[in-house]
Amino acid sequence: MALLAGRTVLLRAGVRLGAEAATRGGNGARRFASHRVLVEPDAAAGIATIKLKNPPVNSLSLEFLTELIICLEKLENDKTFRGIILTSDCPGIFSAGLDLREMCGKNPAHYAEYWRAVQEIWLKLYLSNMVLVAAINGASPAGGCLMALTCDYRVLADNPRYRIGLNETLLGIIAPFWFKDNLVNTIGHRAADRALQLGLLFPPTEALQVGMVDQVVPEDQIHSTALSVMSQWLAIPDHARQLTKSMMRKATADHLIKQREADIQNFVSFISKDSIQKSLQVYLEKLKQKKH
Ligand SMILES: CCCCC/C=C\CCC/C=C/CC(=O)SCCNC(=O)CCNC(=O)[C@H](O)C(C)(C)COP(=O)(O)OP(=O)(O)OC[C@H]1O[C@@H](n2cnc3c(N)ncnc32)[C@H](O)[C@@H]1OP(=O)(O)O
Repeated sequence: MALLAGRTVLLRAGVRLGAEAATRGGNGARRFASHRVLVEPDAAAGIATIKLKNPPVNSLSLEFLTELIICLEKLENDKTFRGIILTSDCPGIFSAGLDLREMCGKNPAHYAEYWRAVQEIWLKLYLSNMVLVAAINGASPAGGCLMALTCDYRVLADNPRYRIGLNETLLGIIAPFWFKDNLVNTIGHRAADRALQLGLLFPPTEALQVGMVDQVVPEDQIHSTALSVMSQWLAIPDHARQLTKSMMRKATADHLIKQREADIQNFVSFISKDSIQKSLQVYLEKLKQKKH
């Protein structure tokens, strides 16, 4: 069972906690991995590296999100860890964002369940007491970008194919207000206005310029850079940093928390529209045909 959205829910079939591997790492720390979320603990440093592993593109399916939420809850409650490095195990892709198949051809109850999980992962990451560093080692559109935006610091590997941004309008959908709030808090109102309306996906140099990421480094230096950034952040006393983080983020998170149910209803009615379903299906079809 896992605590999701303030209620205890049974994990869906296929997301069994029993399917986890729990072993001890070399430094004695408990290493745990679910099917799709690999955790590499460094207990001595107080850092856990989370590697997203939902091939081929780390799309955020309901099962994947549920595993990630459970993993974050465990780390948050384990005093061994003060920092998380969030990265990908899928070559060339950080995350393709929300899984379009969860938003196409399903029923309203499914859409509601899915959206609650999307809200939950955002709240967990955005309000985490730990230091979160995103080591973005691949393309990071839409929900992938959002996950990175929740982090305290973003390092992007220098590869022109690794574009990052909230491209929802290109799919004929709209970034919800809390995606927008997170982006505005990161790059400012004017840049967010332009980026959101045009659905811009920024290559590394532009992402750095606009402030979407904090650093661009050669691909082989991404993990070492994330580690060195982490040690800088961990040098700050936890209580002072955590209270400051909360002061900076609480209003944005509360905006969603207060309207959570209404936001779910909005999503369900929006995504259920025939015209939106059609746009998403066309987009998915284009993705599939790209290869042929
Ligand atoms: C007014 C009230 C409003 C209320 C709220 C309303 C609206 C809702 C807002 C919802 C928000 C959504 C945010 C999102 O995250 S939507 C998802 C957006 N994601 C994308 O646009 C990325 C699409 N993917 C790509 O661009 C590329 O796949 C790539 C990530 C750059 C990787 O490229 P490549 O390595 O070439 O891989 P392929 O393109 O060949 O893909 C392989 C495989 O994976 C499938 N796939 C890709 N992305 C997704 C996805 N997001 N979901 C599901 N499946 C995906 C792709 O179709 C291929 O499948 P096949 O192997 O079966 O062909």
